[in-house]
Amino acid sequence: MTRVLATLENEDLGWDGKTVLAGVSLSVASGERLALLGKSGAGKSTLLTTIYSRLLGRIAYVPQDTGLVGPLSAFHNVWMGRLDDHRTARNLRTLVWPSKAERATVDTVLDATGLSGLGRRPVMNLSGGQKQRVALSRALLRGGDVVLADEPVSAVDVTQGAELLARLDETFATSVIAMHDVEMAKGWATRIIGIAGGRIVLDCTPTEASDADIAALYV
Ligand SMILES: Nc1ncnc2c1ncn2[C@@H]1O[C@H](COP(=O)(O)OP(=O)(O)OP(=O)(O)O)[C@@H](O)[C@H]1O
Repeated sequence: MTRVLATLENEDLGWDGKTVLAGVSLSVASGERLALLGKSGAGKSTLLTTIYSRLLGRIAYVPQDTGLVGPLSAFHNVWMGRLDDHRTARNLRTLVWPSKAERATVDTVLDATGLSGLGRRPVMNLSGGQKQRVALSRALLRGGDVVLADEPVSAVDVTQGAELLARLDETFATSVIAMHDVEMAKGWATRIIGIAGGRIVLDCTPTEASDADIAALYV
């Protein structure tokens, strides 16, 4: 059964008292895959973080800057996805001396994102696309009801990006993802949310969005 997970009703969203998006009305329901589209600075991250703040349950969040700790290994960065599942003593032990079972668990999600064998590499020594894969692996390890991600595949090619989104779909029933690749968004999403001029101007299925509708987002 479909459930409403978050609702905004005619709300103004912004930062430091300044409105970025005015009159936002939007509901996110379970089972939906929302792609947030709009030109740079339109307010995709603003909307994404607001939805994040309204959701209950177990949520995985992939920020635009990946939120990784450079000097730590891919293993440790991925393990962070489950830090709040364990007591401090266990996390400290894992930081210094990961068990074979813990390594194997993390290897499963690193394999799923194409990072097999890179678990011990400090993430600051990885490429931009590999860092995004680590951040996605961390979300996959976390799991949960919903994944929110801010341009999580912007540094990989289109084919790899589609594969990574498919990995997310296998784990998460509901997704909200800010994207810059329109074709990828149309191929993946069940619903397109278009932002322009400080408002949501498009809220429809990918097939309902005309080329003109999409082009108007990037004027
Ligand atoms: N954490 C923040 N604190 C203050 N202002 C912010 C913050 N995040 C975004 N803004 C401001 O909100 C406006 C919209 O930015 P936002 O990051 O939501 O757009 P975006 O569509 O995600 O852009 P991009 O595609 O470049 O990431 C911008 O003017 C930006 O400076």
